[in-house]
Amino acid sequence: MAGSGVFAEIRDGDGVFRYYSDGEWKASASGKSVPIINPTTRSTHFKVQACTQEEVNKIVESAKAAQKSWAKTPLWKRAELLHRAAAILKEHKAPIAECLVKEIAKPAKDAVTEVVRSGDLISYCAEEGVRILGEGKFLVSDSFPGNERTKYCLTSKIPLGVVLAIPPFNYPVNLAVSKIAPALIAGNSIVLKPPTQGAVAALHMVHCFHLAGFPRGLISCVTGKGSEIGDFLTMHPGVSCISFTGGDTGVAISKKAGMIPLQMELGGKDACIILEDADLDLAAANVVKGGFSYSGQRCTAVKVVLVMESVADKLVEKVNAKVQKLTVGAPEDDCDITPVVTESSANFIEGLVMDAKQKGATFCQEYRREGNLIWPLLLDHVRPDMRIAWEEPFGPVLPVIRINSVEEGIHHCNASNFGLQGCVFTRDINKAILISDAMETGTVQINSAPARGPDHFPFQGLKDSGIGSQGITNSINMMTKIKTTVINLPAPSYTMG
Ligand SMILES: NC(=O)C1=CN([C@@H]2O[C@H](COP(=O)(O)OP(=O)(O)OC[C@H]3O[C@@H](n4cnc5c(N)ncnc54)[C@H](OP(=O)(O)O)[C@@H]3O)[C@@H](O)[C@H]2O)C=CC1
Ligand SMILES: O=C(O)[C@H](O)COP(=O)(O)O
Repeated sequence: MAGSGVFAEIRDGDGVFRYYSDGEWKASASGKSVPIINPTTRSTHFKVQACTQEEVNKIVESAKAAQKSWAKTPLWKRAELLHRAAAILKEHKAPIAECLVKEIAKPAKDAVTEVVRSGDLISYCAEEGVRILGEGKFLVSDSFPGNERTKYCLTSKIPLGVVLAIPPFNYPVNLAVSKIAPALIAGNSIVLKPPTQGAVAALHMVHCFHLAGFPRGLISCVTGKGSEIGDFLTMHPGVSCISFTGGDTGVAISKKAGMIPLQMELGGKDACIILEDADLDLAAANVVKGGFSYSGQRCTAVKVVLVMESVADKLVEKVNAKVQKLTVGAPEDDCDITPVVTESSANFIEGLVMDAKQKGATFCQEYRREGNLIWPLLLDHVRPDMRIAWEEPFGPVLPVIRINSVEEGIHHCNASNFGLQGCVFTRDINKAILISDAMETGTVQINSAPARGPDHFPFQGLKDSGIGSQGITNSINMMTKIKTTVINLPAPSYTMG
């Protein structure tokens, strides 16, 4: 059960979850807590500490100190500790998954999958880090015009310092470890600010790192509302890098942060382009999986279907048949569609739906909502003057726009201010490649729905969808800088054959 057994020490006597600083679980001097509302019951399920700015200062100070000795810890030892944390995390998947069910209404099986996937991510990262950080470069000077071979240049990758990790509510464990593990293997320390919805799952995950025996201060976890402590954290002079995943907040952070590396994975409006020659059963299955898994609350969810008019009726019919089979209800019952994360989120989704209704979209199902629970809805005949054609609902409602040419589909996709992923369904690989090249998105999937995983694939957004690239290898590289040492020889020296 959450907060019990090996996790008992992360909770105080009043049942409020502690924050993690300098290797210890602590109550905030603020005496205040932040409630975590269960999206299903809409009542407070957990509470976390509302940390103060002074507590943030202390955490950053100890993170700076711990990083100095961690950078001198052999790579293989860093990897060993990460492997240990991964094993502990997987061993305790049940209570952590339970938190995901209660805090973010993630369906029970998906919640377990998120924890297991996170353990695998940590282990892969440890292995990848040992390989790529164990290699540097050796250059000689005479390849550049005008030089003799009098200089040997050695390059290696060194840590940045303190990495601030801010994940979103929808993958509070996986998108936290996707920042923590690369930062640590590369010799950085970590300050984690988990999303409020999902904070308790994240605290349990952090405790697995604690149990693995990482040095004091190297990893800390500060809780509180992003709107209250977020700016203080992201503008903190002790922070050397920010890895953020979330919505528009990321755009604001990138404008306020200092001259430090930023990794930003933001929103998306992933388009699914379906051509006349597509396998419509495959396309329909992916539209449903891509559009409705975790009730559409994935940055990589299919968020607009752009289907050729000539096959649109057939496609819509196939999608509707599958939508009808989706189960709707509580995450504990492992339903496909569960309540969306907050009431304000449900209200926002409803606003998009009502706008589309007023402007004449065809509702393939009746619109139905109870509390935060919204039944899956396909909206056909959506036109570009409707908000849902452009905005990201982050919920189980999916617009279909009928197109008369491939160019029209590409144009709609590229007119978006987002550019995360997209997908195209066709049996013609040549057309697929041309369309993929023309789509202004970080990734295009051919004949499958958009997805971030597997977690070692590069993952990036163009335009307002982000800065930099994620994926295990790219994150490790992003969380390092290059250090060069040049050996100057008194006379040219050439290696003889
Ligand atoms: N491209 C990608 O990889 C992904 C993108 N997303 C996007 O994220 C959004 C949904 O996630 P959501 O969690 O609601 O996103 P938010 O941007 O609202 O929040 C993300 C994180 O930022 C924190 N935060 C809030 N305000 C600040 C601030 N001023 N300074 C620093 N941190 C702050 C939040 O904390 P708190 O919860 O306490 O407010 C949370 O931890 C969608 O737009 C979605 O597309 C989601 C997942 C993946
Ligand atoms: O937050 C998200 O939506 C994730 O980055 C998506 O991950 P997935 O595509 O692997 O579900």
